[in-house]
Amino acid sequence: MPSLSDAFKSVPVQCKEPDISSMDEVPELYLWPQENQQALEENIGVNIPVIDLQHGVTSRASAGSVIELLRAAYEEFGVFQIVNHGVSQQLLERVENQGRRLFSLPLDQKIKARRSPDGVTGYGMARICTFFDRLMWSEGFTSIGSPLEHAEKLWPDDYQDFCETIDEYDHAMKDLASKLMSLILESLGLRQRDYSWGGDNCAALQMNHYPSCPRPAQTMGMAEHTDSTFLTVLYQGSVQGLQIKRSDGMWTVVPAIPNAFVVNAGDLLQVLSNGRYKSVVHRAVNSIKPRLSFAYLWGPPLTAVIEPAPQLVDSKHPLLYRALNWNEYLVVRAKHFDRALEFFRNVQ
Ligand SMILES: O=C(O)CCC(=O)C(=O)O
Ligand SMILES: [Fe+2]
Repeated sequence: MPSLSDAFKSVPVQCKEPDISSMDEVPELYLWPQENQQALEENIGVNIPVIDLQHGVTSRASAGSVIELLRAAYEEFGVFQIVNHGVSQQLLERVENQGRRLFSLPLDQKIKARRSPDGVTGYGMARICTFFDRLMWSEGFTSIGSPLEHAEKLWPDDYQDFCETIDEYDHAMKDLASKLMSLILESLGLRQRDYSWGGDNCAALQMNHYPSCPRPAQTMGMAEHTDSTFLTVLYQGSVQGLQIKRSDGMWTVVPAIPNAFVVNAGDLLQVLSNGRYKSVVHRAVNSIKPRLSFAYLWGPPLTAVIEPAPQLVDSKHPLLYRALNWNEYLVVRAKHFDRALEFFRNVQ
């Protein structure tokens, strides 16, 4: 049975670890062309929906309105935010503190837990860095399940707090992601029982740090991309930075709401929904303030067959994709990045 870590073995990536936390000047390689920094004034009046999950998840009585809001949000934007999701503020604060603790270590220490070129977990620059000729003003740490293997290298005598917090968060995210998936399936008129896949769903936790940047308007925190998941549950704390690209090509800010999560539709949801919910193109920009974000990247068991739901295919909605599994999708994606879905287009 392949694991999430195996999917990237075929396309090794060597990104130079950034040493940007201590820089007062922005080196040339971190300066992005100006067309990337399109002004955002045009966004005013565009509101990414915020859904209150309190009743939606726990009581059938009010689920209808949550489902309708969710459907409208995914049809228009491919993203929504949730509040009253059941994850405690205290846990979010603990995760943020551990994130701060990790990224404030000296680079020499952080690279002891560096991601190997053919690996997924550990410390380093976002894997997508190889697809761009400029460097991103950010650093990251990825874990799949327990982060113990890396935490022991970061803090040989003091890794327990980190591991306990990340384990707890991982469990909370796992529960939340599967509840969200149930709501998404319902919003598409699909039955939950057809999508249990008889195995554990796979997921990774991606912690991102965007250090304070002296020239935020000329740099890029994380370049535009879609997530290769079913859905991504993102906590962006109190510093704004996430933007989504709308279907008209304009960038829109996703406001930082205290204790809210952003829920992105990913590439696999685009496949399963036969293109009805498009995976959202997004990026993160820098600011003078340091910023942390935590992306829980959630998908199916790696070898489960994912295909457009037959109920969503008819003469007006022809079959857009052939069947695939997450493992083969990740392999193609690691090589072809934003063109990966094209390789799975259904050809009549
Ligand atoms: O930091 C953010 O807001 C976005 C992070 C992200 O898109 C990712 O980790 O995939
Ligand atoms: Fe992302």
